[in-house]
Amino acid sequence: MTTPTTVLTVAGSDSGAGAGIQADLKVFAALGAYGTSVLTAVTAQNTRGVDAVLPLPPQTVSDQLDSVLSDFTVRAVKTGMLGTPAVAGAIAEAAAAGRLPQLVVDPVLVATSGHRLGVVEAVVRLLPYARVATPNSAEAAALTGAPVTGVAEMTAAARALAAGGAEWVIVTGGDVDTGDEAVDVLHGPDGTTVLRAPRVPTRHTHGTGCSFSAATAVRLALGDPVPVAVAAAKEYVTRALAGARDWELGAGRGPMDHFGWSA
Ligand SMILES: Nc1ncnc2c1ncn2[C@@H]1O[C@H](COP(=O)(O)OP(=O)(O)OP(=O)(O)O)[C@@H](O)[C@H]1O
Ligand SMILES: Cc1ncc(COP(=O)(O)O)c(N)n1
Repeated sequence: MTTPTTVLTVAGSDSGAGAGIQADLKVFAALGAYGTSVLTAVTAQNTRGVDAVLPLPPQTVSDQLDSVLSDFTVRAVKTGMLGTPAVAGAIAEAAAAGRLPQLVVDPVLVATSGHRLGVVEAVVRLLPYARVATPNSAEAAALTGAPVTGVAEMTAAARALAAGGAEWVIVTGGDVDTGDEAVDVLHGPDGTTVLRAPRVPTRHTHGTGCSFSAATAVRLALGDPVPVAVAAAKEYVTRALAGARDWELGAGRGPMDHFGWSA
């Protein structure tokens, strides 16, 4: 008998399917894990932006969590858009009860398009339970209250957020001007590491943060230590960005090549 490695995403729905729950499930499938999902909110969204958001009631989120966790042995969990502090509270309660193993918290606050998808107070509730938190530069700035525009500030933010709760923090630098490299800074019990990859020149960057955190969760579920998991996730995202580089899919910031169709 074989039990596929099972992971869970707790996130919002993106109707354009480049980010959110849909991206997470694609990443899980692409990397060989069985994906389960708990929806926190429904967004009307495409590559151009977010048109509407409907947060789900906290009880509906708890009910989904109970259904998944009572039937599947989940090896790792990632959270994305939480929607409201009340929903974050329901998820934090599950985390505090030890029900969310290997928790990867992607502190989704603002979509690439600029639409607000979450609030700092909600994310802060979950950070103490995170094995890994994956803020981008804007999220790291919002969470620490200090600007994050270069590698030194990314490092300071990663250290501050680790001191404030998460075991490991990787500040991702997709939007930081580091020339022809995309640079992320990881800080945790083993110290600080700078991860570098070639920057893919593309407008199809919708969902990079979601996909990075989802890939990290899969690798943790498969048994990788955190530094190995995030390095593998970065490689995956770089490949998926390169694959979709010349796609024409939507008029805005298009999705990535999650399955390596164009590799
Ligand atoms: N153009 C790019 N080329 C290579 N890697 C990139 C590029 N853009 C982002 N990345 C990488 O993607 C991962 C996610 O980081 P990013 O900072 O883009 O997250 P994000 O801003 O939360 O993403 P999004 O909000 O678009 O979902 C990081 O490893 C980052 O370095
Ligand atoms: C439902 C949902 N979750 C997360 C994001 C962030 O992704 P991005 O920053 O790439 O827009 C999003 N746009 N929609």
